[in-house]
Amino acid sequence: MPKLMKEQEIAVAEDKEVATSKETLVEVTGLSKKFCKDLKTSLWYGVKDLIAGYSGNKKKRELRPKEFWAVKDISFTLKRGECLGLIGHNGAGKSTLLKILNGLINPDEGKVVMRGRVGALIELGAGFNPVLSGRENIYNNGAILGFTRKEIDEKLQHIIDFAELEEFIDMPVRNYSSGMKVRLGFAVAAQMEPDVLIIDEVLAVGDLGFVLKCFKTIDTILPNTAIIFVSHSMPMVSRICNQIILMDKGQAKFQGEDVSKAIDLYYTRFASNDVKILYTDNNIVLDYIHIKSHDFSDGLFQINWNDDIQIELKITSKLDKIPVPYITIFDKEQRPVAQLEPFDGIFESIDKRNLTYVFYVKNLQLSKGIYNMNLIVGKAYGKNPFLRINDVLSFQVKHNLDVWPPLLIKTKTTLAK
Ligand SMILES: Nc1ncnc2c1ncn2[C@@H]1O[C@H](COP(=O)(O)OP(=O)(O)OP(=O)(O)O)[C@@H](O)[C@H]1O
Repeated sequence: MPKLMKEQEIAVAEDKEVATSKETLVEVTGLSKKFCKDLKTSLWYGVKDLIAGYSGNKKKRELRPKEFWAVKDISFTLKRGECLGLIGHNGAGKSTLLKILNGLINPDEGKVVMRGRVGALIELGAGFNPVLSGRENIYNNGAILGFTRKEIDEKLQHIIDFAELEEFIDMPVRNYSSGMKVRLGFAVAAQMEPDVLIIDEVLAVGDLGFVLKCFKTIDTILPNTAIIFVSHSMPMVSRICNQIILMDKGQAKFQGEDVSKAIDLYYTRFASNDVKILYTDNNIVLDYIHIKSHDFSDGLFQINWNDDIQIELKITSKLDKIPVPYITIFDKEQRPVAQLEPFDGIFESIDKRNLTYVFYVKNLQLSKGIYNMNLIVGKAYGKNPFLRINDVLSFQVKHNLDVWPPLLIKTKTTLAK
């Protein structure tokens, strides 16, 4: 929800002389915040700090037992027209950082300077008064952002239309669904012409139609706004961010403009060797599966982009007929990106108990990244599976280009005369 920053450490430059297109709107220096893992100890430290504060002892403290840095030494600057992505695993410190930026909590160390009007969509419902209606909340938030009643009157219908909440705008916000709260929150934050817009993962709650609409709006306002965007959706991050911080245990594990590299690093942690047998009727046992003639390291087969590969799998079968194996390749977002169709040959003279299959794939043009395979062995695809295994094999495709779309296709291109 929209909110202005506090003074002192979080200083707001109230003058709205932000007309030039590339001025710095956010300056964050050495920001750190510690928390305590246990409430009792936290309260006790709080009392001690208060007393120490009164007696003038405000020296910098190291971590005490049970304390940890939720955010540690984060610095960045953001100009108008730039979008910073904050990514990292659960508990990495992203929301804490956003809350400091939005003035909801004070940092233990460091400084934040924000220039201009700050719109934020942080926690679901935060910034809204639950007993007031949607309409009243729009006026409240507008006033906090420094708009006059007349100015808000002019924006009101836009906000209601954008949020698609016409019917419910006079209902108390506490009765809104999560999606409705996000709609209202985003509509207020984005339609109030913010100079800085802070968006947390909450967008994930909106339905697809609304999320697409939000992205259109982000595209429209980005040239005049500095955006800080937290998300677990790497396609969304790669779509809008031109700067990135990968957070890990409160620290910046990677920071810069190389968004794809940060996403790669983020995904590396998910490389899974956790083979899951989902179903077996005990007629078939998988003896092994591997990619022939390719290195295996860090739990992954290593493949260069455009390589020819051969996936070999061996099964022991009690069946009279030769079963058919199918392989589906998934990317790290668990989207299926390829289906390997098997043979349709006739195999009369082989040993039906011990079967070795080889899938030949020519010029694998999946883009750089980590992939998993699921295996189904059945009579025919999707019918009567004898065996289903997820994450049966993982591999990494290497390429020196940082490309996000699933396929990096080498094409023959000509120029027409
Ligand atoms: N008020 C608090 N008191 C104590 N610990 C807290 C508090 N708020 C957050 N934490 C802790 O700080 C760490 C960082 O939390 P934070 O919510 O910032 O992570 P995150 O990166 O946003 O995670 P997620 O992706 O799950 O939203 C976590 O270990 C969390 O338990």
